[in-house]
Amino acid sequence: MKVISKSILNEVITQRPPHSHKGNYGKVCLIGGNSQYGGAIILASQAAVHSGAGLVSVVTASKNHGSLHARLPEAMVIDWENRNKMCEGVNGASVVLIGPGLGLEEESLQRLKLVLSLLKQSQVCIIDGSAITLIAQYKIILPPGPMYIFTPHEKEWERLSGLPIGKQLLDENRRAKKEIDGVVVLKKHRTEVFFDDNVWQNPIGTPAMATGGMGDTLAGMIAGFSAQFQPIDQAVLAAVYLHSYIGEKIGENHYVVLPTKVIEEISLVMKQFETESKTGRLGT
Ligand SMILES: NC(=O)C1=CN([C@@H]2O[C@H](COP(=O)(O)OP(=O)(O)OC[C@H]3O[C@@H](n4cnc5c(N)ncnc54)[C@H](O)[C@@H]3O)[C@@H](O)[C@H]2O)[C@@H](O)CC1
Ligand SMILES: Nc1ncnc2c1ncn2[C@@H]1O[C@H](COP(=O)(O)OP(=O)(O)O)[C@@H](O)[C@H]1O
Ligand SMILES: [Mg+2]
Repeated sequence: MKVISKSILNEVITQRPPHSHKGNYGKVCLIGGNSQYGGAIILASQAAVHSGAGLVSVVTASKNHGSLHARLPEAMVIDWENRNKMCEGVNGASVVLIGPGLGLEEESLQRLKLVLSLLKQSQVCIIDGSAITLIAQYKIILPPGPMYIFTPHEKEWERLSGLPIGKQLLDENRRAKKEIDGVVVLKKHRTEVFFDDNVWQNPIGTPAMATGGMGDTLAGMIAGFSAQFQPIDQAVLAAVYLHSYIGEKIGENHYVVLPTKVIEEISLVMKQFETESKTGRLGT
């Protein structure tokens, strides 16, 4: 297993070319936040915006629209009862994130199925929280084409892989990952990222980060990074590392690290690692 090092941040976070615009930094569509878990999708959306996604749309329960706009006026909001608008939001995105606070109701399942049916080969789809649990529970087969990134914690990985938490050893996890078409970010004290050919361990992070909403924040950061930076594998590793790096820094003088505090620091810390662009590449 390889270990992620700090240099991943310099490698991935490059200066923005002067003649660029929001369309060059990706369109992220986030789907989640039922009436119980509005906070989850707000945190994920904030994390995506603060990590630099060019345009962010949020498909969520109408109940969350006021609070989302109050916290994050940068985001566009779509009512998930409006099927046409929801389809437009997903179709127009380069990166789709589904799951934070999606819930496990029948409507949640139908929304997940609809989103999966709309995905295109060019899109990256991050699958987090309730979406992982639903896929495991209903044995949903993902349509081939898009690049999938799963972000389970150990309990969600147990549901998805069938491996009880005590049996989640490296070789067993590797075998289970082979059954899955996509990257697996297995979140825990020392998060492991499984690609087709190799596994990376995140060597940092602190139990002060064990607070509800911390994974929603990571999912939003992975979305923001995947929207802007290539190759996607590197972007995922950088997002995972940065999330814990910021958490550790805050944890040096806080007993508990709040997700909202991590979000506040993202852009500031990205600036510290920004390097000159080697390729001058621009997305569309
Ligand atoms: N503010 C909000 O609205 C929040 C909403 N959330 C949403 O709530 C839904 C349910 O997710 P939950 O994760 O709470 O519930 P789950 O039922 O999926 O899993 C939570 C349980 O898993 C166990 N567990 C074992 N190993 C773990 C590990 N390494 N990391 C985390 N948990 C571990 C814990 O005991 C925990 O009680 C998701 O859609 C999620 O996005 C949560 O993110 C919490 C915050
Ligand atoms: N003890 C710990 N050490 C390091 N990181 C932790 C620790 N506990 C939790 N985290 C991190 O916090 C996040 C928790 O994710 P998750 O359980 O999905 O949160 P939520 O769903 O509440 O947003 C993961 O990124 C995980 O690595
Ligand atoms: Mg979670």
